[in-house]
Amino acid sequence: MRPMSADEFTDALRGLSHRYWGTHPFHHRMHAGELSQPELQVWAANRWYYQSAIPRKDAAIISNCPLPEVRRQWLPRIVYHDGATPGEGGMERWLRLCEAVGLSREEVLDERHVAPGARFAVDAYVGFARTKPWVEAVASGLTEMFSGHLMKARVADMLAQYEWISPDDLAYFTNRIDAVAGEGQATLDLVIEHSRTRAEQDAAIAALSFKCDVLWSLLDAIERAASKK
Ligand SMILES: O=C(O)c1cc(C(=O)O)c2c(n1)C(=O)C(=O)c1cc(C(=O)O)[nH]c1-2
Repeated sequence: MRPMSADEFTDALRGLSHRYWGTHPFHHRMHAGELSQPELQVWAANRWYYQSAIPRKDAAIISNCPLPEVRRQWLPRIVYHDGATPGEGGMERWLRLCEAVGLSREEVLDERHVAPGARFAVDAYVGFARTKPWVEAVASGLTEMFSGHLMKARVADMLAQYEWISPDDLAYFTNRIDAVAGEGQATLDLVIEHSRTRAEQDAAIAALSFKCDVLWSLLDAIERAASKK
């Protein structure tokens, strides 16, 4: 089969947006202000496990990629999450969000609240990046194309709905919104450039579909754990 044009390929990738976790019932409840503080704690502690896996996922992509220009482009993502020095970076901002919802650092870092399904989903994402061709692992991160809109809505809705949450508590998201605006397009360009055959393009679409399943399953596990609170 002939390869898709860049526009057709982009449309096929963007066409998966309906599978994105933005439409998950747990996110609907979060944005509508319907979650209790214990339910938000379950969400924050389990998403911590996702946040903490992202740099390991990105390191796996780098370790599988033979192209210096791609490795150079990808490296800042690890520093973004880990921070250039202790006490900085995305993971630190996520921990502050955890504290804002009433969790201690200790109970987040020892992962006592991480649900089995959440661990399974996140570990599958890291395993995918370790074992698949690097361009497919990069393509799996294209959920970020869909995340900017969702995170903007999350900040506005959470501030409107939960009066005990302050703008500072949501610094993780406000910072991330700016980061994904640039990263999303750069990632898409990279995937288009390095997926030339129809088989490679189809593999990239399948990778993004897989990632939608990872995020959906993560939130299913969170929803189930939260329902016991
Ligand atoms: O809050 C969200 O809805 C959301 C979604 C996603 C995503 O779509 O994968 C990421 C993030 N946040 C995020 O904060 C983040 O650092 C991140 C990294 C990645 C990735 O696959 O490399 N996705 C996401």
